[in-house]
Amino acid sequence: MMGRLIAVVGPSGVGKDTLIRALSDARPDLYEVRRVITRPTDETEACLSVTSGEFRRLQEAGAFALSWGAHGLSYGVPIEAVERVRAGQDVIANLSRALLPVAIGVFPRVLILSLSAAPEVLAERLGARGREEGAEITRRLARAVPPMPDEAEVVHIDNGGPLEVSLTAALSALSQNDTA
Ligand SMILES: Nc1ncnc2c1ncn2[C@@H]1O[C@H](COP(=O)(O)OP(=O)(O)OP(=O)(O)O)[C@@H](O)[C@H]1O
Ligand SMILES: O=P(O)(O)OC[C@H]1O[C@H](OP(=O)(O)O)[C@H](O)[C@@H]1O
Repeated sequence: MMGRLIAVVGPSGVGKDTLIRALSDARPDLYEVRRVITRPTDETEACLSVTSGEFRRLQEAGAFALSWGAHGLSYGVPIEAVERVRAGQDVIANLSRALLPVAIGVFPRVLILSLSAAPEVLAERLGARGREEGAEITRRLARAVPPMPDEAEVVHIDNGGPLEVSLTAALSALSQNDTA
């Protein structure tokens, strides 16, 4: 059977990377996508950091299943992710909400985990994380939210509380949708 793209989406600071890490620990069978990003490496995400020129060359060479721009950065999901899904593996990735309609066209099966938390919780988490400064945090919080596409299964998870609660909800969503 086909695997699935588990697309983890939601506003900046909601905890997408944190939940992905917890899910990967709980489900070692999941393949965690290593995104290619034009941002210097930092400890918040195990991405592959590249220059804008390198990103363009990879894109032109067809290295990405998905690529998009946000927050002045370029992001790519390596083509390997589609190959794994076709081979039957579930792969999990942090995606832009704006990209979901494209992702549904590229991947044969998509399950969306849509995370939310109150604006003041997001602001506090982004401040505490310390990766961006104040003006960039304000820009991230003001980002417009496109509606969820109708064509894929969407599971809403409130990550405003303890991570363990969200992890339990996400694990349950993953196993419930497994045979859909
Ligand atoms: N349930 C939670 N409770 C408390 N803190 C959390 C929770 N989930 C995530 N955090 C913290 O919030 C901060 C933001 O989390 P994370 O980097 O995973 O968010 P993100 O959605 O991937 O953000 P971005 O889109 O900006 O990359 C981190 O410092 C993380 O430790
Ligand atoms: O607001 P939307 O379009 O949903 O998300 C845009 C981008 O924001 C986050 O970027 P980062 O991980 O903070 O660099 C997401 O990973 C996504 O790539």
